[in-house]
Amino acid sequence: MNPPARPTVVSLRDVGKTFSSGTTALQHLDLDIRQGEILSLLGPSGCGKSTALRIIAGLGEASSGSVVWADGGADHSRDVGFVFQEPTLMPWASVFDNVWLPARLKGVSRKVVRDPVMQALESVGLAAFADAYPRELSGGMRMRVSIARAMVTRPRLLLMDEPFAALDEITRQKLNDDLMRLQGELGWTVVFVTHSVFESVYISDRIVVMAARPGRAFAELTIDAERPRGAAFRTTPIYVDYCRQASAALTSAIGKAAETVDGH
Ligand SMILES: Nc1ncnc2c1ncn2[C@@H]1O[C@H](COP(=O)(O)OP(=O)(O)OP(=O)(O)O)[C@@H](O)[C@H]1O
Repeated sequence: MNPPARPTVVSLRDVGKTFSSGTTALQHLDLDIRQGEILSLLGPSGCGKSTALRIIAGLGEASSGSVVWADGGADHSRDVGFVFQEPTLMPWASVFDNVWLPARLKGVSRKVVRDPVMQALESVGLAAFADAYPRELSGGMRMRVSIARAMVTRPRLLLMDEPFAALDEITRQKLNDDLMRLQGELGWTVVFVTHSVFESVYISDRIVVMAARPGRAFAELTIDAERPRGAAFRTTPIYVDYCRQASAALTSAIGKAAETVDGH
């Protein structure tokens, strides 16, 4: 028997986005984000993945269509955590103060936030570095600080825009494992943007492959593999087969975009 479908947190319905420059980044994008899942948006450069994340986060507005939150609310920007490709830490502030920032912007004092900040740093393995400065940390550690900062307000939805793309492969794999562990422990809902077929298959419950010009959902793949997943999963036939499927969908998506541009 199939497990019951997860409830939807937020849906994009027929979303389009045309910038004032005239570039149409998204057209007819439909997307459901379900509670407690890791959903990857996989696609070629320029297919509108970041634009879609920004619209979900309320950082940008759709030109057409709608963003529908399951509880009927309109402004959910406060419920959303955002992790960017660059850790974007303040160099002059300690790790603690960097993680405190989103709560501070909401008027939460240092004293009140102490426990949640330290818990978040504990979760990402950096409690001992609370007083360190970003320049004293490796790239992977800085990204962990950025994840702790997104966690500290306990968002309902965590949006991650190619968060590990600039890291070396070993660090990236380690952070993939950390992300899956935290998501399992804390029940996060995550939308994860990536260019990497391997990364998307490794971490995701579902992958939406996007095509460019205009950006839209081209194919969807459910990764029906048990959790927790670890390094051994990467050597299983099921992993290899899902990678093959995702790669084929990506190749078709890129081919479709080229056809659209050529006008065929
Ligand atoms: N503020 C903007 N003004 C004008 N055009 C924009 C703006 N932001 C993005 N675009 C264009 O919209 C399209 C989609 O961009 P977006 O950054 O969403 O793609 P992406 O899939 O995230 O790309 P990448 O994987 O390279 O980050 C691109 O053609 C881009 O040049």
